[in-house]
Amino acid sequence: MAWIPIFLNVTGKKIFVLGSGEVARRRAKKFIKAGAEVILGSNKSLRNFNTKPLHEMEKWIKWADIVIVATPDKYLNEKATKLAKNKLVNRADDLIKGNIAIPSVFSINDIQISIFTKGKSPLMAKYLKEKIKSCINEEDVLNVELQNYARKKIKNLFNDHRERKKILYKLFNDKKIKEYLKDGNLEKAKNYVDKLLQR
Ligand SMILES: C[C@@]1(CC(=O)O)C2=NC(=C\c3[nH]c(c(CCC(=O)O)c3CC(=O)O)Cc3[nH]c(c(CC(=O)O)c3CCC(=O)O)/C=C3\N/C(=C\2)[C@@H](CCC(=O)O)[C@]3(C)CC(=O)O)/[C@H]1CCC(=O)O
Ligand SMILES: NC(=O)c1ccc[n+]([C@@H]2O[C@H](COP(=O)([O-])OP(=O)(O)OC[C@H]3O[C@@H](n4cnc5c(N)ncnc54)[C@H](O)[C@@H]3O)[C@@H](O)[C@H]2O)c1
Repeated sequence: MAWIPIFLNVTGKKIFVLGSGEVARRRAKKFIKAGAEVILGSNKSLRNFNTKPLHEMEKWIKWADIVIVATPDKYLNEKATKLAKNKLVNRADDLIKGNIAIPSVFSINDIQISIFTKGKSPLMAKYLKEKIKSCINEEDVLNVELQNYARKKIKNLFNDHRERKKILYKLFNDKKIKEYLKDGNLEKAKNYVDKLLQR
């Protein structure tokens, strides 16, 4: 399997996006929102984006940690990919010519889910996103919070990670906790965990 999913912290990372069309702007917004420093390469200057003219492309590709190639111009896209050498490159026009893919994503609180079809069908990735969304309920979201709470607590109480794992599975399978979370009562579940851990 050539592609593996990775969650990348892009805070402060430098991103060069080649293009100024719909896809380039969509990509740029995604990275800006996540805290990256984004420069768009285009002869059109766009409001709300930091754009640089194309004759400076080489300089900005050198500057970047990640290069996103998103114009319909195959020749230009190839040129940018060559200049990027061994950098991380996303090709919006031809997946396999790059080495990172932008998947379809959704988040519910801190649960992030990405769907990728290896370039076969972005439409299906978008559709499956909605289908998977409907499988995750409030109880799951609260259980993430509860597990986080319990993990932090037991980190100080038990040195052995196998022991910690056992406890977390026990809490996950506990009937009472399930009931509390089903009722949306995270605080009660937390208090119950406190009591169990005191024993
Ligand atoms: C997930 C999402 C993220 C995003 O873009 O933000 C995304 N495409 C989305 C939508 C979408 N894209 C396209 C359609 C029209 C219907 C269709 O073609 O299916 C729709 C649907 C719509 O717009 O409604 C057309 C299209 N897309 C690519 C090509 C080039 C090619 O295939 O050659 C063409 C043909 C252009 C043409 O015909 O010329 C390529 C890629 N698009 C990818 C991601 C990567 C593969 C992901 C995967 O394999 O799962 C990859 C490889 C590039 C990459 O990694 O950057 C986003 C959904 C956002 C959401 O979830 O809401
Ligand atoms: N990844 C995806 O989700 C996805 C979706 C649709 C299309 N695509 C692909 O991404 C590419 C861009 O699609 P789009 O919808 O953003 O296109 P678009 O038509 O919206 O935008 C094209 C933009 O690219 C710029 N451009 C065109 N030729 C250029 C050149 N020679 N030099 C510099 N800039 C140039 C133009 O300024 C124009 O604004 C296409 O190859 C398309 O097949 C990808």
